[in-house]
Amino acid sequence: MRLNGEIPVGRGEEDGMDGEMNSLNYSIGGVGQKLTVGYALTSKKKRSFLQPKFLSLARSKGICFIAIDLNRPLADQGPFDIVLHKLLRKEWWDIIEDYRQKHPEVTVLDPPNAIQHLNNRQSMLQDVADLNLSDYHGKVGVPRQLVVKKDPSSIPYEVTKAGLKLPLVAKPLLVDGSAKSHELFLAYDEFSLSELEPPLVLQEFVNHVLLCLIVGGILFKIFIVGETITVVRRFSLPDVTNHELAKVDGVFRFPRVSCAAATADDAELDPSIAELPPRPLLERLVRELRLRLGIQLFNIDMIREIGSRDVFHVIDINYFPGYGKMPDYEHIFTDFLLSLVQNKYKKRPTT
Ligand SMILES: Nc1ncnc2c1ncn2[C@@H]1O[C@H](COP(=O)(O)OP(=O)(O)OP(=O)(O)O)[C@@H](O)[C@H]1O
Ligand SMILES: O=P(O)(O)O[C@H]1[C@H](O)[C@H](O)[C@H](OP(=O)(O)O)[C@@H](OP(=O)(O)O)[C@@H]1O
Ligand SMILES: [Mg+2]
Ligand SMILES: [Mg+2]
Repeated sequence: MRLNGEIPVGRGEEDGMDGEMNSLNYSIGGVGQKLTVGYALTSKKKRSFLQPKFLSLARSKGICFIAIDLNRPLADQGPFDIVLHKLLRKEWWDIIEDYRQKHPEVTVLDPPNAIQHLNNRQSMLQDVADLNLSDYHGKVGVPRQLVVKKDPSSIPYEVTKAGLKLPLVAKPLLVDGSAKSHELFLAYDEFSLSELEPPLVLQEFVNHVLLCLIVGGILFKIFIVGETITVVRRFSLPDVTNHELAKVDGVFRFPRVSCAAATADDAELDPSIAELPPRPLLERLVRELRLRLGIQLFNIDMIREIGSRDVFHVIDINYFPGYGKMPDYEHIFTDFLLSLVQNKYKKRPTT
């Protein structure tokens, strides 16, 4: 688990991808092999992930990155050892699934059906809920939530029927890497929620600040790259007090909290707030989720319940998150990519 400084990168538009070729061929460990990674990423993701320092380290280790040309059949490109992908285009899912089935020798990171599980905020947290991780160096659960597919006028009734406690966080049901899917609202009363546009998930807000701090609570972002776990601290929203709840009505759009600029790793924090979730708990959670989700590249947003030391809630899981801001991502990622092929060679029977 590392807690280093953050690497600043810019944000850009969220369109598709360009078709540039970026082929850099080198040898792995001087044994004459090269590892070819095809990538199909949004322009935004390319900018944040394929940073010069990363590309140069990868090149020195014999890893070459080739941009997949979406205007040509995938099977005619490569050959690839690994395909990395995160795109907004709907047509891509069929293309990559078909390719994966016809080319089992290629490691596709990650399988499209597994990613789709995380692209829906209803199914996203289901595995954490099913895991029922209590009494294992702490407890991990998920906030109670309700899905509203259509008809916003039924929201007040549904909220009351489900017994959800206010305030509620309203989140778009589908997450597709677009800015809109990150547009969140905090609702102080159930009636104002009818103003929002379904499909939505209404999630109970979990108070997670120990003292009444002006800056807000702390959120743990747990980055997973294969077997490697890296945790960073980010600032989150302040708690909602009962007084505020009684006084305020309406829905309010969230600012983009807990982004990389909101790093709390260097802040002077009360140790009871700053203390990371227990390592054995994280290892167990991540191991189980990797197995159940069938995914190697994701992150988990976790908060500590107010007044507790070891009760945690997972509020969000993201596929192929902003690794460019993860400390030491260059080494972690290159080592991971190399380990994938090394494991593949190890598994091959010797003749
Ligand atoms: N149930 C909750 N209780 C308390 N705070 C919450 C809750 N849900 C979200 N938040 C706060 O809102 C922020 C954004 O929520 P969330 O992570 O679900 O959105 P997102 O758009 O999926 O974010 P990301 O950029 O990580 O994908 C969180 O980092 C946290 O600070
Ligand atoms: O500031 P962070 O790294 O937490 O924000 C992430 C965000 O959580 C999403 O994972 C973004 O990915 P998309 O969903 O594909 O937009 C990341 O975007 P990126 O382009 O920077 O990788 C954010 O950084
Ligand atoms: Mg999040
Ligand atoms: Mg998210």
